[in-house]
Amino acid sequence: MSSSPAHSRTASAVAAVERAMAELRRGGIVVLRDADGAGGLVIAAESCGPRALQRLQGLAQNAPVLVTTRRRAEAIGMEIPPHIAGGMGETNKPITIDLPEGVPVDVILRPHESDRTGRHVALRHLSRPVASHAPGLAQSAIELAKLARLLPAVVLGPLTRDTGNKRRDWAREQDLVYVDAADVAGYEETASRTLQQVAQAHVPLEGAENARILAWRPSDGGKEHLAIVVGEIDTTEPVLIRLHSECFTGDLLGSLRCDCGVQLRSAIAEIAKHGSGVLLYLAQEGRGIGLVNKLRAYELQDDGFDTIDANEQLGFDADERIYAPAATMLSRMGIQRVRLMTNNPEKIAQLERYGIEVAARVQHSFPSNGHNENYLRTKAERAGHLL
Ligand SMILES: Nc1nc2c(ncn2[C@@H]2O[C@H](COP(=O)(O)OP(=O)(O)OP(=O)(O)O)[C@@H](O)[C@H]2O)c(=O)[nH]1
Ligand SMILES: [Zn+2]
Repeated sequence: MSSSPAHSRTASAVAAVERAMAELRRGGIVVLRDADGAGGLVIAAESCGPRALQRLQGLAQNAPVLVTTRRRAEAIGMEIPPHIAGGMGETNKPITIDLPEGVPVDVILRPHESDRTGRHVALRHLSRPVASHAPGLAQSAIELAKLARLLPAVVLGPLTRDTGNKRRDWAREQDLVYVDAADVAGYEETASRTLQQVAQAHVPLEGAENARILAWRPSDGGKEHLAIVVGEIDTTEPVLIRLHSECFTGDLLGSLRCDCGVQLRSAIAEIAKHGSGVLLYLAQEGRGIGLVNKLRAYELQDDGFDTIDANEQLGFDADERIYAPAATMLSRMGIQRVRLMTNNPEKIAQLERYGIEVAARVQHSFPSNGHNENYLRTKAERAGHLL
């Protein structure tokens, strides 16, 4: 299977993005190239040290800029001129900002620190949003940072246009990781298309002793997801399903800030009571922003922001989750029609978009535990949850 050209091309695209994510996380430089041949050198703002920045400045052919999302730029008090503000539907487009001299980039976009120490104020006075010469590249750099579960803020050093594969060869000579913007854009869906079941074990659970855990992994070794299958699945009927997004704090520690722990255990109990069904345990911690960023969002919530505004203050969308992996796993298990336990209309819409029929929605809400009233209220009032 892995010898077919189409399959190996897909796998290598995913692998290239994985390498680029790792490089950004360790504070290294990534060479990014878009479909028009525009190139750029990228460092993640939050992991950018002076040495990498200096090297980027030496290699870039134009002055480096900071790129963040519009929401982050606004959160740090930037005023965005109308000609670069973007129209409707571009509420969180990338914004390019002058790289100010003498301000350390590694701290400049760390929200909680800078909010408290006034570093934003420095940035606001020293810098301003400018029109981007390569908006596709800026967009792609932000996507890459998000995939790496880093804050959506990068330093981008523009390279001149090139033709063909020259840029890739140059990156290799410089010992830099290279990635195509098209591979970044297609990463989530490509990775989900290559998901394969790699393990299956009988794991008796409290209240659901006839449970099996199936592990799924993309062909290049990317993000793994789990399917917890209870009982014998009858695919001639809509199957009772729960899509559960990983929540370390709620699932494992029993955190009362959210409702994940009770939702997880009750879903398994409900499925067991029904006789059969599947809980997909999806590796999309913190509504897809990662555990570290979720903890940063909690810090902002302690300062008075709600769960949606906190995400947006950090520069993310309110919810960054993609349910393509969920749809793939269901299809591979032969499940095309489901009864979905959820209050979240977006889960229904996305599953249907990816070809799974949602025959019914099953309410899956629980009373507040005394700590999560605001969280539940925000989900109902602002995230459109059917609570
Ligand atoms: N960013 C962020 N993520 C959170 C917060 N609280 C919980 N989460 C994450 O939200 C996800 C839980 O969502 P789910 O319960 O799967 O889904 P939902 O959108 O509430 O929809 P339901 O199916 O109705 O439960 C997990 O990934 C949690 O880690 C928060 O304050 N900020
Ligand atoms: Zn949670």
